[in-house]
Amino acid sequence: MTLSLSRPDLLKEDCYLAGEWTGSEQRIAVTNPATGETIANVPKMGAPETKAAIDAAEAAMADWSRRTAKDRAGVLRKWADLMKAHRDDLAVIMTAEQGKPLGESRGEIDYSASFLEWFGEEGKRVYGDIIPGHQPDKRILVMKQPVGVCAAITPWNFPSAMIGRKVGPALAAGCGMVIKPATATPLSAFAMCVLAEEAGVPKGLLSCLTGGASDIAGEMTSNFKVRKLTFTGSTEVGAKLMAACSENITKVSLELGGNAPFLVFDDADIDDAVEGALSSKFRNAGQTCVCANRIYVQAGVYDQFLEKFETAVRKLSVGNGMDEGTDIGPLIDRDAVEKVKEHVEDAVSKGARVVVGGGPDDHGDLFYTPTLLADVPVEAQPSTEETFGPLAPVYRFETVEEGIRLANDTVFGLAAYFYARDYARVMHVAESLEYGIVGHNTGLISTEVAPFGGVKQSGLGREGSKYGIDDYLEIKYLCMSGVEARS
Ligand SMILES: NC(=O)C1=CN([C@@H]2O[C@H](COP(=O)(O)OP(=O)(O)OC[C@H]3O[C@@H](n4cnc5c(N)ncnc54)[C@H](OP(=O)(O)O)[C@@H]3O)[C@@H](O)[C@H]2O)C=CC1
Ligand SMILES: O=C(O)CCCC(=O)O
Repeated sequence: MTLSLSRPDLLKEDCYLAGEWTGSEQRIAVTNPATGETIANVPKMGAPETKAAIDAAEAAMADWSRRTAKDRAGVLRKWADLMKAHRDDLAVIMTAEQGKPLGESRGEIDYSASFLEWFGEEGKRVYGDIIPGHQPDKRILVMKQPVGVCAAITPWNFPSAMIGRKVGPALAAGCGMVIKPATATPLSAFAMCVLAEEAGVPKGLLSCLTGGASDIAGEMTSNFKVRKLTFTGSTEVGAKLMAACSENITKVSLELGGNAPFLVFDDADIDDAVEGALSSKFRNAGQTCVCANRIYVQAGVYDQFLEKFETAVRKLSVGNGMDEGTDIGPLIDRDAVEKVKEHVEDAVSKGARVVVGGGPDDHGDLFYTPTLLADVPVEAQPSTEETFGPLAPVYRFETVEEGIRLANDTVFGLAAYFYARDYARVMHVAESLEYGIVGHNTGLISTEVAPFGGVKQSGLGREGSKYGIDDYLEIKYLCMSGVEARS
């Protein structure tokens, strides 16, 4: 399959290893989920190449970490600018391998670039402290230093932004990084590396390797030179990586599964709530960890919300993400389609009513019709498990306390949303939700300026914002003795 690109060299089929584009005999096909066509064949690398990349990152860090923060920020800014300048090509590559509509891909490129720019600037504000000494001749100086070589394992649902969000703070802090992108979507990652090189990221500081997940991750977690692992993906894999990192006490940041509740209270503006539910639920065909997974509507506005939401869901257009006007592209693979089917069947078998959709879509094997289920019972599967697809299950609840209890009744705690206008209720609900991210009267909460991350089994650490660089820094204190008393 040929993609129409102004810069065809952005489509790479080799890995970026220690500053060189490197292939391998064994290859893995990358396919377009909308059509099944092969777009590229990428290398199958493993532990030896990962080790080489880690060594190169360590070597390159020696100089990079000594450069001024302003200097590093200049490189990150140039990289961000290049991404924006090549937004259209990068978006075509992303839609081809991931399936999301082109408009969403363009938005993701800007989102990804925003982390490079933001963290370049944050790097300039990595301040220390001077603490009054505990004895008259002592002073305590606190300094922050790069944590060391970092490793990143990223998912297929945001092939570029999850890299920007991790590599931005790592490089800004003075670290080097080795990335393993999802096997389904490595081409966006490679394209970012082409532009990183052009922006002046030194050879070796950054590598990006495709291949066997456990081989690459095995080296990342067992190599003592790696001092930090950052992962976005399923809770199951995150737990395994955390266990593996315990060997070397390697620091971990984990951004894992969610099961976001979306609450609509009696005092909500229903038109706003419908708009919010639509954008939160159906972004990337429902394949984000912050997508509304369970929609709870209070009895007094239930019928009104459902009627308006039905009208909105019916208008969603399914198709190839490359086509203008597409709202919902394909799902990533067969398993993803099966999971949506299973959740729909389970809910319906327990008494839910199909209002819109309810089955596969005829655009192709990996398409599923946007589906709205009403009167979903709490025993249904989406109550406890992330669907990761275009299924909107609507539940009814009676009291505010019941709504909060249902929302918190999960092992996950990434994002939650609620619509209400009463001031006292707003604060009460916001404070009661056990989530790292809460959207009030909005279904869109993603921005580089806010701390993104979850509680409970949704993960550890925060990405983005002024807090996001902390995970890439170590704190050291210097205890100075023999300081003369002031005269
Ligand atoms: N928090 C989030 O943003 C995401 C959540 N999910 C959730 O996870 C479910 C499953 O999606 P899936 O793609 O399988 O997610 P995974 O957690 O399997 O994949 C995420 C990343 O982890 C890698 N990986 C997979 N297995 C291992 C392993 N044993 N050791 C180290 N790395 C590994 C993958 O590599 P490779 O691609 O080579 O397998 C990929 O780079 C989704 O339905 C969704 O519920 C999924 C993606 C993102
Ligand atoms: O884990 C995800 O699904 C990616 C985060 C999306 C976002 O930042 O909005």
